[in-house]
Amino acid sequence: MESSLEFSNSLGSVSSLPARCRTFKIIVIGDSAVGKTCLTHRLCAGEFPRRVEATIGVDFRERLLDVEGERIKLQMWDTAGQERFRKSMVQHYYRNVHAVLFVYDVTCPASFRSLPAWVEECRQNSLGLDIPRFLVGNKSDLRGPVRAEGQVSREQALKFAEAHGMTLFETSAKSPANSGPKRRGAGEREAAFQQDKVDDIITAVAARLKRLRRPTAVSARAYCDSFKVPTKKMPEKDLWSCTC
Ligand SMILES: Nc1nc2c(ncn2[C@@H]2O[C@H](COP(=O)(O)OP(=O)(O)OP(=O)(O)O)[C@@H](O)[C@H]2O)c(=O)[nH]1
Repeated sequence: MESSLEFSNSLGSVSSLPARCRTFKIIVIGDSAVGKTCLTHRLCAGEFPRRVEATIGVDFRERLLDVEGERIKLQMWDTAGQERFRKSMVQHYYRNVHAVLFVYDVTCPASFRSLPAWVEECRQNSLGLDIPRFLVGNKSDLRGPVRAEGQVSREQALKFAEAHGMTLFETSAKSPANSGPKRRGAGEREAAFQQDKVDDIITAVAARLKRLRRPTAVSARAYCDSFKVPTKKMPEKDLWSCTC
């Protein structure tokens, strides 16, 4: 008899998939308030959450995709950026990782300067350099000529990405799906930046993971059995904000 697995995450109840569906675990890391929760929500649920609170510990969301005829499941682990909410969890979420999304805020250079520390944390938790890494500069909707100073330029980010073998995306978890630069009217704020679509990230991650030959028969039950995922949130007022 085929067993049915159900567990809860921040998007509610998720039913199990047949065993042949490969599941990939992707961790999303970066400073607090760079938009990891909003981004994972947007990547998995297709929308910007109306209300967000600082993540405590770790939360996860999932997205099912068909990639060239294969059904794969991306399980995105949204980790807390604040040290006090993550330290006891670190070793758990670095287990069985298939890809990493490093997130910074393009309007917050401090969050970009923290990236080496996140890379180092990966190293300390034995994440091999063969694990695909993606660099995501979020909040590109806030980028503009007026505030060009004190922002992280695409050139800086590209340099970092190249040095660390990462694929770079600059995007906005907030801007609507169809708000690419080409669709902006003359009266609207002109895009002074190159913005990648949020879905481009999912497509790139999925395509890269699909090519992995390693068997990845990791089920959600395996994660839940070894580690109870806390979904508690803290009030929005306690969110850290960028101090740059
Ligand atoms: N303008 C804009 N705001 C965003 C974007 N993404 C997130 N935000 C805002 O940034 C704030 C922090 O977002 P979160 O997703 O909670 O950040 P986080 O990195 O998960 O924070 P921690 O849980 O503390 O690690 C919230 O007020 C969001 O509404 C974006 O693309 N554009």
